[in-house]
Amino acid sequence: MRGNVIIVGLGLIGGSLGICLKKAHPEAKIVGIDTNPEHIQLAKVLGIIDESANDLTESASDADLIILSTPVQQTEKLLRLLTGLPLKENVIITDTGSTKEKIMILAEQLNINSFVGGHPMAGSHKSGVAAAKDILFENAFYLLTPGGNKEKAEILKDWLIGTKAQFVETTPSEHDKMTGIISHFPHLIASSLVREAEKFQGELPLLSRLAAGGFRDITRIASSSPEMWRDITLHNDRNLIDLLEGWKLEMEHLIDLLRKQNEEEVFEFFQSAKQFRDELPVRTRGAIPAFHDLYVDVPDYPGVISEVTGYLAEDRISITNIRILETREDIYGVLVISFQTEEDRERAQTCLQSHTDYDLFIP
Ligand SMILES: NC(=O)C1=CN([C@@H]2O[C@H](COP(=O)(O)OP(=O)(O)OC[C@H]3O[C@@H](n4cnc5c(N)ncnc54)[C@H](O)[C@@H]3O)[C@@H](O)[C@H]2O)C=CC1
Ligand SMILES: O=C(O)C(=O)Cc1ccc(O)cc1
Repeated sequence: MRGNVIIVGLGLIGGSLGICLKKAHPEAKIVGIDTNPEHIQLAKVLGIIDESANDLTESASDADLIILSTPVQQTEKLLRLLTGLPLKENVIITDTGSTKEKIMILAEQLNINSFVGGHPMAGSHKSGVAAAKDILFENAFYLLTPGGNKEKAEILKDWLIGTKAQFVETTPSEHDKMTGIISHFPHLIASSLVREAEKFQGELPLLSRLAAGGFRDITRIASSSPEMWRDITLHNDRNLIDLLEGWKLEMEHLIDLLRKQNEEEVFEFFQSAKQFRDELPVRTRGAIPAFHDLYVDVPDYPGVISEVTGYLAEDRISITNIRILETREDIYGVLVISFQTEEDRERAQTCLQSHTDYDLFIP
């Protein structure tokens, strides 16, 4: 497609969308806006934007597509700004915010009838344009709240074809309920777990070193942008308060079970959680990205890591992360190698099977 695209907010999401747009529509002009000049500079250096503009007032009138990819309370300010500006008749305005109810209500109040709400359900705890990548949204759900703008939603999907995401339409209220449960609430809990651990750091100096394994994994999302999560939780306050109230009851029930040493029900607590989790679909991306990990049971000798990574490099298989599981006390270690895609993990498995006799596991 041809046309002028403005991306406001050149961060992880705005930057990644910019790359996808350029790949699918090389003839489109991408103009970037960001309050931080360093972010604009980096987006230019990385070739994500063609030009920059100081603000929407100066640039919006030429735009065919405007993407607001800022923290959600900033997005509200930008919507207010847009109402006063001259715009093309067929312009499409969309956002990428993690909440939809307040944004959709505001767009309606402001009479912005070219607005199609959007939320790509993929991302990371990393922020900023430096972390942007074209495959971020591949196979991920991309939720749309078009309201009455069905036709504009179809054109928006064409613009966003390069994301290779799976578009799903929903209502703002259902959106905020669902993302509250599977994304926003887990973020609150992850940050709360970290804050709890921090309280004991003084009296237990070994704690942070012990926390390097599983604890680090389940609290990864607590390293996300505090500004972004402040805005999300303040927007989705009602759903989150309900969820936290329910959680309080669940925790009180758990305290009761432990006090009573109720073996059967404590087992049931873990059993039902395991069953639901094990039944969740894998291999598709969601708010919690799938990690394509391969466990390699390697002998503990010098050079074993470079041997394994060397085989992968020979076959040109990219890895995204590598670490050693330190939970075992015997002389062996387990190397955990993460890959960007399922295909890469399968190729790595075949590659290592042909070069070594190390045991390989897929978790
Ligand atoms: N990080 C993630 O994993 C995901 C984030 N989202 C949503 O997408 C939006 C953007 O998130 P990220 O890209 O992760 O954030 P980010 O922090 O990486 O980038 C945000 C960018 O917006 C700029 N900015 C802030 N206020 C601005 C304003 N008023 N005008 C112009 N630029 C402004 C910042 O300088 C920054 O460069 C948020 O609404 C977030 O809720 C949606 C899906 C996933
Ligand atoms: O890093 C993670 O696991 C995330 O949860 C990423 C994320 C953050 C915000 C969203 O609205 C959607 C996805």
